[in-house]
Amino acid sequence: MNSPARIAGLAVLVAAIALPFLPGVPPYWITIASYIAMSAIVALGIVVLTGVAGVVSFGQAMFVGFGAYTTAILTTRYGWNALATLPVAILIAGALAWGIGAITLRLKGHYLPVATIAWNISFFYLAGSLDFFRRFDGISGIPPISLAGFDLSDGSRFYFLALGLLVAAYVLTRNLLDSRVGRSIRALRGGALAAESFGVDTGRARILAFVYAGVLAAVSGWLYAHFQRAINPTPFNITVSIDYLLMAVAGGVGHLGGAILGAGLVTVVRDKLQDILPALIGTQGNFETIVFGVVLILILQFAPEGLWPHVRRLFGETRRRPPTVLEAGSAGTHRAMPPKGEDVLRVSKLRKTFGGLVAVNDVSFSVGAGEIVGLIGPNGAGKSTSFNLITGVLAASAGEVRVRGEDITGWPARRIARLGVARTFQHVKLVHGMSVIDNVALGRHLLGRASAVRGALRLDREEEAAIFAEAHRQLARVGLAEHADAIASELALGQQRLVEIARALCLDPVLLLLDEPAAGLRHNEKVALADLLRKVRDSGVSILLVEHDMDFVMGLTDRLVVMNFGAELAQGRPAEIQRNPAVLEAYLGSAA
Ligand SMILES: Nc1ncnc2c1ncn2[C@@H]1O[C@H](COP(=O)(O)OP(=O)(O)OP(=O)(O)O)[C@@H](O)[C@H]1O
Repeated sequence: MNSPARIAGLAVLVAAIALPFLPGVPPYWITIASYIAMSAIVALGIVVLTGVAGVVSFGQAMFVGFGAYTTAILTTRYGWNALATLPVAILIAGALAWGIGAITLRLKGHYLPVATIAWNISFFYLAGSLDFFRRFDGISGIPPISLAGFDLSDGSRFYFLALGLLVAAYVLTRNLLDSRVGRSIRALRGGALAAESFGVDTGRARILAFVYAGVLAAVSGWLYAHFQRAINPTPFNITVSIDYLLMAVAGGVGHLGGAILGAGLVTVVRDKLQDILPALIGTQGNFETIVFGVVLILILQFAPEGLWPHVRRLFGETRRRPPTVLEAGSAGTHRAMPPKGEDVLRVSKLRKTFGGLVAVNDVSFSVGAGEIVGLIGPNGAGKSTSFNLITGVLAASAGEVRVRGEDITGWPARRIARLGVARTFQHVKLVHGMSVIDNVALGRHLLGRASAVRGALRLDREEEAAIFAEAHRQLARVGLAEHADAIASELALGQQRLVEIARALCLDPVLLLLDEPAAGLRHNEKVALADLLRKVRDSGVSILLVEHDMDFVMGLTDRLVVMNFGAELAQGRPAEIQRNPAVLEAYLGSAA
C-alpha cells in the first residue's frame, strides 16, 4: 500500500501544510502558493474534460468568472455571507455549463474548441459592457470569507482554505473517475461507440464532464473573488483560459497530479520570469510571455504527455487497482432467459444502402432461444453491416429488426443494449488506456445505478464490488483472469477479442453478437472459446456469430445464414450448407 509514489504524494501534502510555519518563508510565497492552489482546481477540471473525456475547452476562465461574479454580486449587492454564496456559485455555474454544453458539445472536430473560444469572448465583453457587472470597472468591496468571526481571506488562512478545497477537489475527482460514471467518461476517448453499445449515454457523459470542469472552475473563481476583494472581466478572458489549458497540458493533461504540477510550474515560472527578464533585458515588456511560450513548446516537444509521467516514473509506477472482490459474494442478478423455441432475434427484409451500394439487400433470418447461428459469406458480403444494423450502430434503410418480439428498428444502440443485446466488434473497440478489468466492467454499466455524486463521495462501493465481482468472473471464463490489471492495449489482438467477449457477457445478455471472435486466436484458444460459447448457449443465451474460420463455424453453430453481395444466399444446418452448390460456388468454392 505504501508505495514510493504514495509516500511522495503524502510528503508533498505535508510540505504544503507546513509551508506557512517554516521559518523565513516570506508572505509572498504563501500568496503564490494560494494562486497555485486556485489554478490547480481549474486544471483538475481540465484533466477530466480534456485529458479524460477528450473535449478541448478554451473557455474555462469564463466558468471561473461565473463563480467570481456570482459571489461578488450576491455579497456586495445583496449582503450575502461569502460562505453562503459558494453553493449558489456552484449551482449557477453548473446550470450554465449544462446549457452551454448541451448546445456546444454537439459540435465535432475543431468547431468545438472554436465555440468555447466564442463563449469566453462573449462573456468577457458581456461582463465588460453591462452595468449589472459594472462594466470594465468591475466590482469592488467584496467582503472576506469569514467563519465564526475568523477572516479566512487573510494570508495563510486563505492559503489553507484554498489548499483544503484543492485536496477535496482532487479526492472527489479521483473517486469520480474510479466509479461507474467515471468509466463511462473515460470511455469517451476512443471507446464511445462501444460504450453506447453497452448502454452508456455518451452525450450525457460528455456534458457531465463539461459541468464538472465548469463547477471546479467556479469554485476557484469564488476563492479568487474573495482573495482579490475586487474583480473585473480581465482575469476571466480567453488568454487566461489558454493559461489554464497550458497548465494542464504542461503538467500532463491525462493525470490528476499533472494538474497540480502544471499549475505550480506555470505560476512559479511566470512569476520568476516577470522578475528576471526586465532586469536582464533592461526594459519593461511582456517578454515573459515569449520565453514562457518557448518553454512550453520545449515541454510539449520532449514530453508530449506532460511532465507528470516523468515525475511519477522517478517514484515508480503505481497503477490504481480496481476493487478485487471475488469474495464479494453475489455477482448480481441474472436475467431470465427466454424459453426454448422463442425467436430472440427476427430480421425481416433488412436493407442498407451506402450511396449506390446495397450493402445489405432485403435479408431475413432469425435466431432462436439458446441457438448458435453463424452469419457467413465472403469479404464484403454485408455481415458486419448487418451486425451494425441489428445493434443500432447504423440506421437501416428499410426492413425491420425485432428482439423478443419488440420492434427495435431505429432504436439507438444504448436502448437496444437494455434488452440484453451485447456485441463484440470486428475491429476491436476497447478503451486502450484503461485496464482490462475496467473495460470488462464497462459491460455491466446498465446493471449499476450509482450516480456521479455517489461515485465522487465513495457511496458506491457495494455496487462497485458487485460489478467487479462479475467482471472478474467473466474474465476468468474467457481464460484471462491473470491479465485483469494489464492495460487493455498491452494484450495481443486475439486476447483483446476475448476481453470484448467477457465485456459482452458482463451485460448478462439474452443475445450475443460476436464479430469474428476467433480471429487471431491459436488453435487451443479456439477450442477453449468454442467450449465457452457452447456453455453460454446451454445457459439459454442466443448467439449470432460472424466468422471466417470455417472449421470453427461448422463445429460450433446450430444453423448458418450465408450472405453474398449483401443478399441472403442460403440458410440451413452446417452439414446442408457444406453441400449447397450455390454456397460452394459463391463462397466455399472460392475459398477452396
Ligand atoms: N460506412 C460505410 N460506408 C460505405 N460503404 C460501406 C460502409 N460500411 C460497409 N460498407 C460497404 O458495404 C459492403 C459490406 O461491408 P461489410 O463490412 O458489412 O462486409 P462483411 O461481410 O462484414 O465483410 P468482411 O468479412 O470483409 O468484414 C462492403 O462493400 C463495404 O465496403
